[in-house]
Amino acid sequence: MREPAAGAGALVLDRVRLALAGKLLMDLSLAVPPGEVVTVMGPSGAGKSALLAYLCGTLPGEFEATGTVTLAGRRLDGLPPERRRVGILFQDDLLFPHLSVAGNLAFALPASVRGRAERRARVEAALAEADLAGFGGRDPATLSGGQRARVSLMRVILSEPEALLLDEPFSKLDVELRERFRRFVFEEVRARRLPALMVTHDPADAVAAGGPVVRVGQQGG
Ligand SMILES: Nc1ncnc2c1ncn2[C@@H]1O[C@H](COP(=O)(O)OP(=O)(O)OP(=O)(O)O)[C@@H](O)[C@H]1O
Repeated sequence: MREPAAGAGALVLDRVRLALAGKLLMDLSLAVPPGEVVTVMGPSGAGKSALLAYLCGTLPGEFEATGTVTLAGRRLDGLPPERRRVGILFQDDLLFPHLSVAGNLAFALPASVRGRAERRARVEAALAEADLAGFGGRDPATLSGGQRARVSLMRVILSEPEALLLDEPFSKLDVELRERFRRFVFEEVRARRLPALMVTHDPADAVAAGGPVVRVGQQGG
């Protein structure tokens, strides 16, 4: 495991209010310490994915949003997505089908990682960490679901995020794979001291995460 990112710090939401067509979806304040997972649960349509989009800076213009978000003391709201250093993992792995596994991973590396050798070394280290050493040249379509999931996590990690958002990343995996992938994700979160905010419908995800659960979508969120 690598050393924690130098900027490791809490993700703090202060009165984040999301509304759609004049209807308040949620009014949320919470703090996610580095290395911990806070789980957000609530009914379908409560605005959980919209919340993650707000944190990424990709909330569609149909929504109205206010409230401050800080990450390791840096104010995020107002910054363009590429300057936020927030990584997100979705239920679909979204690997590029036209790139090899290594190509998918290399794509995520920041431009500040210079030199072919260094970029290759980072990709190789990520493959090894995901128990996929030797798989770099493979077409993603030839990997199993669990392998693809691990590549998708390493792709996010290689982008050097300072916080991780999880939007039901386990929901499409069968029970055994889900447990294994969960362990992998939560170990990475702890080892890298990333604050993580997870949206899920599955109470077992919240139990496995071990952190607090925040409920939205009830009496105004
Ligand atoms: N681009 C958009 N434009 C307008 N409305 C949207 C848009 N995206 C989502 N919505 C609406 O915003 C509300 C919140 O959606 P969101 O996907 O955040 O809910 P959710 O809590 O994540 O639901 P689920 O648990 O089903 O994934 C829903 O009413 C949805 O229909």
